[in-house]
Amino acid sequence: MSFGLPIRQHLGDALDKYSMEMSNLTSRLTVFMASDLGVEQETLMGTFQGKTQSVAFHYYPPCHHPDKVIGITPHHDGLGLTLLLHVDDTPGLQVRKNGRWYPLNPLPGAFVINVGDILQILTNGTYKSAEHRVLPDVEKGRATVVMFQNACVAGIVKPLPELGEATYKAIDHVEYVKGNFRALAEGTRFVDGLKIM
Ligand SMILES: O=C(O)CCC(=O)C(=O)O
Ligand SMILES: [Fe+2]
Repeated sequence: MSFGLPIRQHLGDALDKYSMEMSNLTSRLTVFMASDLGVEQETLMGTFQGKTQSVAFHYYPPCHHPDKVIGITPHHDGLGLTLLLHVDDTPGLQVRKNGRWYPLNPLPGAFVINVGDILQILTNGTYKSAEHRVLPDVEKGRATVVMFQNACVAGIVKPLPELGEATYKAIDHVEYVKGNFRALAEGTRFVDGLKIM
């Protein structure tokens, strides 16, 4: 693809349609999550509805020295939910659990759904945002399309009151996003500073 024109003009309607489908998928997922958490569907759905989305198109070229490079450094996603589509069957995504890295191999037609730090806060820590990274493949390139769904309660990032005594401080959404980017650049986690001890 040539990048002479803004990407918006290349993708046009396809991007609008994809964005709408990802919002619909998010709403459908929140129905299951609300039932699991024991909160009203509308309450959780409302935290995502009408909020911003951002999309990333990643390409990781093949690399013959995988021990010397990293595709994406270990991080937690900072927003609400992440919907990740594998464009090919090249592996590379890994998730950390109990100090060990586990591969998340692509399944045809399946999305990888990641809980972001905001959803961790909204659910008062019931759902945990998982640390993940990408390692390059020796033989094949790898492409992914990643949609980040934002969420908040009336402009505030805070635990849903239905979920008991808050274990995170409330913060204005704009301040959250700024602080989260700053922390990411510094290699720290903004959400840790919001935890009520
Ligand atoms: O491309 C991937 O598999 C992961 C991308 C990712 O973690 C991100 O964009 O936050
Ligand atoms: Fe990520």
